[in-house]
Amino acid sequence: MSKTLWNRCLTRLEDELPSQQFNMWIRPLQVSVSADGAEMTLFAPNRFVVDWVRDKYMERIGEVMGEMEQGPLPQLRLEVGSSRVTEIIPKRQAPEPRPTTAQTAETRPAPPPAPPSDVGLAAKHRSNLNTGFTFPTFVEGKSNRMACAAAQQVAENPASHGYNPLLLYGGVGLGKTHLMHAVGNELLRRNPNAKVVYLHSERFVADMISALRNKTINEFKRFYRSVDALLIDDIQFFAGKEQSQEEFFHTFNALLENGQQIILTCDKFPKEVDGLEERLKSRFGWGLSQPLEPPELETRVAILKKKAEEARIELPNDAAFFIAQRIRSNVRELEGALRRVIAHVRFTGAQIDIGLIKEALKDLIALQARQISIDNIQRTVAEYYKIKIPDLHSPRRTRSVARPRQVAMALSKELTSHSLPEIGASFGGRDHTTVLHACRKVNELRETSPEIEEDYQNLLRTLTS
Ligand SMILES: Nc1ncnc2c1ncn2[C@@H]1O[C@H](COP(=O)(O)OP(=O)(O)OP(=O)(O)O)[C@@H](O)[C@H]1O
Repeated sequence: MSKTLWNRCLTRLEDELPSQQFNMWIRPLQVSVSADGAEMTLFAPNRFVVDWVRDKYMERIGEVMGEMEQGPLPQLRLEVGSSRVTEIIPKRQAPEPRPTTAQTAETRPAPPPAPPSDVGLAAKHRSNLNTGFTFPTFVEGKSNRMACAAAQQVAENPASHGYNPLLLYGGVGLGKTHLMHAVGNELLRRNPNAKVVYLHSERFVADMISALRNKTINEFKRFYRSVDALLIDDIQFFAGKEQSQEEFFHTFNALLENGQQIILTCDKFPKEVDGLEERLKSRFGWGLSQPLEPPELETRVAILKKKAEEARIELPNDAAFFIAQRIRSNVRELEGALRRVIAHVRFTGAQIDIGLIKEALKDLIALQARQISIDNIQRTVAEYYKIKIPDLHSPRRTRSVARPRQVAMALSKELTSHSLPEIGASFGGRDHTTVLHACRKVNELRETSPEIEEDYQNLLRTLTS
């Protein structure tokens, strides 16, 4: 009886919650009910999910149960583990019916393959994971927390319902490949015999073409369908390559049907990739899609500190902040900047300080300074808030201009190397304490008001991309 109650509760939660949230946190819960029906335990795959569900959803789950059940409610518990009676939660209204094995020979589970003889490329790529890309070396922050949690879930419970495929998407150099390898490495750590195959989508295409040419396409198919986890990077490169998409489509279906894990990365949300077939786009959405955003300042600092530690270099906090404030677009560039600083240290034998960093990164900093001026910030902010540039210089204190002015000052402090008095002077001759106050106020508001935080992030993105 209580299990039916849980199913009804799930249906309601699926209606209420954004599907990503439902798939990520609620769908994986398994239920077990005590013999007398007095106790219901929800099992989550790990501690992280327990904490998250307890914080964000437990109260609502209790309310929904109360609304659904007239009689006494079972005592609800939440813990890490797995119920012996696992509930398979039916996914409602899958975007397209999955093909059955009867529909096409392509989707039929392949017999265990002999090691491919001349599927040379594929064979060479077996488990070619970068062993440095692990969870411990990945720095978590607001911008990647959900993606990282999803990746951890997959590593702990591969091919579980709702997480297959796992799709990580976002701009260049934000850690998609790193996270994907981290899952692969963790799968292998837990099961050294697992067959984890990573490859770039262009490699898949090249392997397929060569298999067609060498008439080894059947081995090719068998090989890819025999893996425990298939990790394919940058699927946007499938765009416009119809035959590869066709082959990938069948591989994809076969793996999903057999309960093998698929992890994909893409430089944007796949629905936005031109030249990708609709049926593929729709299948990519069957599991869990998580975005990676550019890291915010604190995460950039933490990444720099971690990379410096890995290189056994002492990077003082002020130096890390100095770099992170200037290199904002992505982690790869951040790493590049740090590498230059480290090379400079090794070359000169000097200690790392702001002076050394300025010297090591002088062309990068000059480039930034040219691109982002206070004028540019004022123009962008005025346009964003639909006010006039002179309003930013004027003494007017009405909220509609005072807030954008404070935001523009804070951005000027963060993005340029102008001093507080210089910034004040550019905003109608204001005092440096006014600028300081504006920066503090904006920082405070970014913590408390999601709206201001969103405005700030939008402006940062416009100014730095
Ligand atoms: N959060 C992070 N913590 C530690 N290192 C990171 C993080 N994010 C990215 N990196 C590092 O930044 C570099 C670029 O990351 P990665 O190759 O995963 O980016 P990507 O999103 O796959 O980019 P692309 O689309 O260009 O392939 C890697 O060296 C990776 O280790």
